[in-house]
Amino acid sequence: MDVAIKEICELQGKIEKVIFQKDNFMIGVLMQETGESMTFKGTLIGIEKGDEIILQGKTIQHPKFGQQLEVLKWERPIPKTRDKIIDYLSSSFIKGCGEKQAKKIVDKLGENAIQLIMEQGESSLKYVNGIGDKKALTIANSVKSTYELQEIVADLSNYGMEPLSIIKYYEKYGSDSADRLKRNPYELSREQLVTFPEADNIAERMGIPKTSFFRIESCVEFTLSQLCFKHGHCFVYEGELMDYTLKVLNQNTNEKVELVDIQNAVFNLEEHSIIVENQRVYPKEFFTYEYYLSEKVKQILNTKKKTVKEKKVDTYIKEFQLKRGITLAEEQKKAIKMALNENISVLTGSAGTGKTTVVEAILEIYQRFHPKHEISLSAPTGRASRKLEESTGHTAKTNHRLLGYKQGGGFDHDHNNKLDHHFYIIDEMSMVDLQMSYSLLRAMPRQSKVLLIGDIHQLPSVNAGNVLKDIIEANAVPRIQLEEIFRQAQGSQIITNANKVNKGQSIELDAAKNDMYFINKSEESGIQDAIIKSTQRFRELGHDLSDILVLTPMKKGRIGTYELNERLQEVLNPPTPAKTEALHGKRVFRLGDKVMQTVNDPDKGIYNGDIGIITKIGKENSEDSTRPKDVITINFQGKVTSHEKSEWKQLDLAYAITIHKSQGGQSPIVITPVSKSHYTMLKRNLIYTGMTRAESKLIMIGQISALNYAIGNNDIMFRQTTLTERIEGDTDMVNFR
Ligand SMILES: Nc1ncnc2c1ncn2[C@@H]1O[C@H](COP(=O)(O)OP(=O)(O)OP(=O)(O)O)[C@@H](O)[C@H]1O
Repeated sequence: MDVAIKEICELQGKIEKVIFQKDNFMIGVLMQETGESMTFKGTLIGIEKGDEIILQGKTIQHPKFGQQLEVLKWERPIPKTRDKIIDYLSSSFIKGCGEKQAKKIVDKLGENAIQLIMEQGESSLKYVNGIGDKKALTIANSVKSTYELQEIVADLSNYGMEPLSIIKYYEKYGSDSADRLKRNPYELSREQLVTFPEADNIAERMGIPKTSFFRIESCVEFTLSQLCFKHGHCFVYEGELMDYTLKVLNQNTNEKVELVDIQNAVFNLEEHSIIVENQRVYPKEFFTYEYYLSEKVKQILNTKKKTVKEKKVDTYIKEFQLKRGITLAEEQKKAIKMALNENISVLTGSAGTGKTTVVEAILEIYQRFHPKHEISLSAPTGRASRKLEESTGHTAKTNHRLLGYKQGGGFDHDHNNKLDHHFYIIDEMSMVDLQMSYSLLRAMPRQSKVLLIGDIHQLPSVNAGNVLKDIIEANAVPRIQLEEIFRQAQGSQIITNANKVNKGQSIELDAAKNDMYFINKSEESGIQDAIIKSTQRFRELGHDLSDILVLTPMKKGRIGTYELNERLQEVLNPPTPAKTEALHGKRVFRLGDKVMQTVNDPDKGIYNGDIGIITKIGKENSEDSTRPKDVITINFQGKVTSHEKSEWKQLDLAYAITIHKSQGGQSPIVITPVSKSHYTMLKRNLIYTGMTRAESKLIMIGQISALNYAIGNNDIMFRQTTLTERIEGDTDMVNFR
């Protein structure tokens, strides 16, 4: 849209209204000190309605909305009047200071309070009543960093650096940030705050030559992490890495980099951020994870075994069978004995082969041998751990919670602060990546007993590594694969067909049974309509919203999660005057919506992939602010949590979710498209994973030819890892705790 640029100007005033806000982009109205108001738009960080601010920018004439200020720079003026100082000190910007304390500070320091705090730090607050040393330090640091950061952002944004990346960098490097980034802007890429091409653009504006060794080193690191991320690899072969890096560096430039420059960069980076071993190049952290994980597995294997009496186990197994009214298969009994006798072992098997039943027996029998021992049950997702807890009756946690996930990264439990259980049972191991496996194993005491459970036919972990498969392939680790399928004995077509898919066979449907259907539709629009109709039909039949889940391989497109969620929200939870709504960007969250949490939030006790229903949208008072805040309240299967505006970006509508996200959970009714338009995703393990999420009804909609293509496509991307050979190799106990 054409807009006429008028002139650059500076305006000072108070944010009167926020019209639109997404991430750090804001459209709002500034009430100037002159009494005139002006609409503005731009990137403003940590600014809220009511804040005092100076805006610098271009006034433009928008054809529809009239005169506006396009913000180029913003600055928070140092407040000088008593009321403004109190407002500022008690705003959410300053940590540790409420309104009462803010008043006391102004009473003591007067109208120069902010200046004094900036100049003298925490000592300026020494004699303020009720503010101890610790609080004084928190307040002083908060005040200082607001203004220091403001200057650094203004300085560095001249080179095209985004304020948000500067802020994150500043959080780590503090006052040195500007100097460091002016010397080497590629640090932003090393810290993963921007991509290499973005850092390259910034460097170009700063006049840094294309042959700079900062650039070459940064590109080696970026290429390595990109290749590992894309394929789930733990390493890349040296030759491939160099060729790829050379291509990226010499794209669109006449200043050519030579192969020898890259060889030098690899040499310089070695031991710092990468490890080279037998012409394989690892990001340093991946090498570390593989190395320590394999050493820990060997250490546990080499610890003296504490076996149990076979006769007693047989008696206990008989008692378990009697109680459950089932006869365990021989392989199930072997699995029980393996887990009881071996220090570390693996139990695998496809859907419905009785893995959970074996876990129940193990729990019961182990407790009879060791009544005082602590057993830990865990799984990668909230949903998987809840399912495990429900079926075993034993407390189960997410792996993150077991380790004590700290907001901002890291765990409470590690090799210095070990966990204190005797037996660790970890389910859904196919989803657990290399880093998490390392963190779990390292936090276990040396004498631990470990049982890893999973189905290798499911999708592998999202992040690098193929730990379950690698451990199974290491001959040293005892393992049992359950083959007999029990769930089909109960007449389920879903499990029978899922296991057919797994073996590369076509599905067979019996019209007399009503748990699985395939609806033929050739076009995406027809598939979308059929998904909506099926969902509505289940609702009309009285099924709860939380019992129905649409699973799709992709996010984009007509039958991707974005569009399906919009349409499903429209028909399943349409707007009414009684339903409150919250707007986040273009997305509407409505009372009654089904939503998913997309990041781990251990403080709230909810995890990436947890699904809940919005039970309230409205304003709530909060401890750290004098103004009521907009809050969405969600019921995650009994756990009720409040989400402030800044946390809404962590929420997605969850009428439809991707098959990847659905792993580790199940739903009574699953509806899933199978379409040729998802060609790149049509793989056997994806279809199998989606099908096995359905507990009692599975509706597949699309082309049977697409389904058969997927069944025939067992071309699973090979992940380059060296965990198996490390476990099988000699133990290297040097430097290992
Ligand atoms: N030996 C057995 N005899 C009869 N029924 C069994 C036997 N073992 C398991 N089952 C039953 O088979 C069904 C599937 O078992 P279970 O849930 O233990 O399998 P699973 O491998 O954990 O499945 P999934 O991976 O799909 O959750 C359950 O209803 C269980 O009670």
